[in-house]
Amino acid sequence: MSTQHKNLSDFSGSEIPSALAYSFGIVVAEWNAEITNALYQGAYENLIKYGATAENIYTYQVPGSFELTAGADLLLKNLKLDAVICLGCVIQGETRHFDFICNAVANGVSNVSIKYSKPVIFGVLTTDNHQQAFDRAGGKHGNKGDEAAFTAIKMAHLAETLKG
Ligand SMILES: Nc1c(NC[C@H](O)[C@H](O)[C@H](O)CO)[nH]c(=O)[nH]c1=O
Ligand SMILES: CC(=O)[C@@H](O)COP(=O)(O)O
Repeated sequence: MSTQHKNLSDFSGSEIPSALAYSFGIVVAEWNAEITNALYQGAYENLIKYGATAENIYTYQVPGSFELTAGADLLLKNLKLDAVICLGCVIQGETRHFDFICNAVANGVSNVSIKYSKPVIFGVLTTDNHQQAFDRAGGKHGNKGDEAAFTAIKMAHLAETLKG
């Protein structure tokens, strides 16, 4: 497996700009809260580490990953933000419900990003089981929340650069 024993959150080879000038929204799904809280900690701590201020980080919870799309839309509609991070954890159950949620939220957050011309980051774990989720929320494969923060900062910087 290509990801076996690999820290997927290793951005040491990539330069992360300062986040001081940017405002971020974070939408966190309550489903699998032990996982999503760990994703949130990773995202929040890295936004701060790279210069974002607490007053420029706006955090809201939604019931499940399916509602992340609506949450991101509401934040961009009502707040002046440079990027929105969506955090969730969808774990396969007995039925195809998993597939519908994952596809809906992936397509949904992408559509919101295009709608507002703002970066909306897909920080959603879509795993076969809880262990895979734990491994990607601060475990052996890193923290998807860290990755989401780095991506949000880099995309906000890109948008600022191109705006001139
Ligand atoms: N099974 C998981 C869900 N299910 C709930 C949906 O996201 C949604 O809230 C519901 O269908 C009502 O619209 N959500 C997750 O985030 N993770 C899951 O594993
Ligand atoms: C991904 C889900 O919604 C899942 O938890 C639902 O489980 P099931 O497919 O067994 O109903």
